[in-house]
Amino acid sequence: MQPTERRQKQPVISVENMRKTYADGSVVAVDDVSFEVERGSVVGLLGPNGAGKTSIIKSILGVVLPDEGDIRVDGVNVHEDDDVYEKVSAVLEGARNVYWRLTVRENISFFSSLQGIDPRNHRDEHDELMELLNIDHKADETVKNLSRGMKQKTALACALVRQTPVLFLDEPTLGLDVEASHDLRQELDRLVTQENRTVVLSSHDMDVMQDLCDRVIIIDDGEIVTDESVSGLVELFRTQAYEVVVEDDMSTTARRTLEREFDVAEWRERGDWTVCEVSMAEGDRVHDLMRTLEEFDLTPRSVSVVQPDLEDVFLEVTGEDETESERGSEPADESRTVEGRA
Ligand SMILES: Nc1ncnc2c1ncn2[C@@H]1O[C@H](COP(=O)(O)OP(=O)(O)OP(=O)(O)O)[C@@H](O)[C@H]1O
Repeated sequence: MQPTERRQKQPVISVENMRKTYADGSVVAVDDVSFEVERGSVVGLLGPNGAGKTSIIKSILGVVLPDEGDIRVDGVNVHEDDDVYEKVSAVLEGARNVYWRLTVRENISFFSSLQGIDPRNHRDEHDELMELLNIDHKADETVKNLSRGMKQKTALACALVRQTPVLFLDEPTLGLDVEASHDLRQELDRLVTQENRTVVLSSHDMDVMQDLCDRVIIIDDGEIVTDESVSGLVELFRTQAYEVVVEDDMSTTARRTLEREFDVAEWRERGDWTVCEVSMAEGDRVHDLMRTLEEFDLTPRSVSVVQPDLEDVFLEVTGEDETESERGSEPADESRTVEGRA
């Protein structure tokens, strides 16, 4: 089932006028942010480094206290009611939410027992979960001895076993191989469509975001700059970009004329061909483009529409290169505390 086909229901998360500052108010991390997340949906939080995503997620998890605002999960005020722990589970980047000195199975049993469940009665389900994530052969291994991907899978298993209505996942596919990443996506889709659970994702992997999310909230500089369905976003930013391939090398005069008369986004060489990417709001300007090429005796080999994807939208909205952003955020520092991340 496509994310857009999922049923939209009443909000399970509600954030109203949230503001979060640090350093005695001199750093405004989140500025008057409001949004709701419908039950049974997958919502992505996207933004460049330092945009405020972690501050928002940590506030919803009840880990940090915002300066202002009202945050509710499943009707519970996260800063006034301890029950929030039963409402939300989170997978933290770097598997910081599991106990590295316990084995995989011990971790799963522990997190399952937090829900008031006797893990001894659910051994089969735990086995199935480990099988699903392909960590069953490591069930009795201490987490600290596992590879990064295996640690990540253990963290996921511990979050999934808690069966909370809301699941936060920070970079859930980081360190997973292609097959495990595919299985995880399927499992998340099942949780949402069949169990009506709600997933909030934060990831720099645009494919994962586009594939899984019903809706994406893009944060920049502590504010929401876009809050739209993925399909709506891509449609909204359909810039009518055309890729024109010309067989010959183009003269400087021809290039300059095109650049003057059209919005040329990019020039590329492809073998002996010149590829020009042009953005235009009105499709009928394509004829003007053809005429200009004719004036320079240039015959286009092909003209095709470039379909925008979520990454294009992100770049357009924030002016950021998310892949650069990702490189900049790589912590490589296992010592950061849970409080230091969402
Ligand atoms: N404990 C803190 N003390 C001071 N400033 C902080 C603290 N935590 C975050 N900030 C600042 O608040 C702003 C938002 O940070 P936040 O971690 O929420 O952003 P982010 O979008 O999650 O970034 P990233 O993608 O890099 O994790 C940044 O300017 C950051 O430097």
